[in-house]
Amino acid sequence: MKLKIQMIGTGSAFAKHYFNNNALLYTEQSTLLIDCGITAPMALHKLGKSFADIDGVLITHIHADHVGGLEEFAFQMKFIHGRKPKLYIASPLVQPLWNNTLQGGLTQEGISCLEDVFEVHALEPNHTYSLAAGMEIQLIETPHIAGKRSFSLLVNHSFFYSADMRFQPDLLHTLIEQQGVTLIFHDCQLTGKGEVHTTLAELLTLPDWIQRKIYLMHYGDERSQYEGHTGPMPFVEQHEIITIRE
Ligand SMILES: O=c1ccn([C@@H]2O[C@H](COP(=O)(O)O)[C@@H](O)[C@H]2O)c(=O)[nH]1
Ligand SMILES: [Zn+2]
Ligand SMILES: [Zn+2]
Repeated sequence: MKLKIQMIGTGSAFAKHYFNNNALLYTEQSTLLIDCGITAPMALHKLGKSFADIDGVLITHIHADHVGGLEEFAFQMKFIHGRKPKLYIASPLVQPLWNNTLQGGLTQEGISCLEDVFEVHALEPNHTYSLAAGMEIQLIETPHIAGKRSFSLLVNHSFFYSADMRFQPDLLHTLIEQQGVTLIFHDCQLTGKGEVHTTLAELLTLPDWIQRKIYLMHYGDERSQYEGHTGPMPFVEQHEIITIRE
């Protein structure tokens, strides 16, 4: 079963040249949106797509560049397209997503909880779930910001999507050497210290054979200054479709 990924945006939280770091994961029969940030509705529009093309959304953590488009997604699906999309989210984030983020905008007659607009699937970390034929996903809790729970993704036991993660070299070694990961999409902070994200400088300390498996995402507007300075790690381009499995 074929599996492909297309970033609808590759930018950092404050990037203005790039949309938020959100992705579409495609099998032949299903389309999963990975995170739905503030810019997701416009990013999909620029791709000629609408929320109606999406079967479900998976949320990695609660920051606006990852969940800020969910209100529009929910309203469009309920009132324009007339169906509930699947919402996959780590079980500890279900209540915070409603209570702290979506409740204010979505609450009205007929909508009083997440389940009124989404088919909610609470995922336990470290368990592998089949979200569609040919699409198996495991959430791995990884450090991002103190007090902010965040989850990376292991897809089909071979593709690692860091989401927003501080540098975890031991995890990267384990994923590749013991779990058979062959491709990594990694967030990459180009300037400053890696207090919240992994920096380019940190990724460049990895052995060359690991760097060769990494594509860079979640980067800032200063990207052009770093062309040719990322070792063997290419920047993922917005809208580029990359095959994970033929
Ligand atoms: O402790 C913190 C918290 C937040 N920031 C900044 O906010 C953004 C959050 O968005 P991400 O999606 O996690 O990027 C982050 O980039 C920081 O710029 C922070 O610096 N420290
Ligand atoms: Zn982010
Ligand atoms: Zn974040």
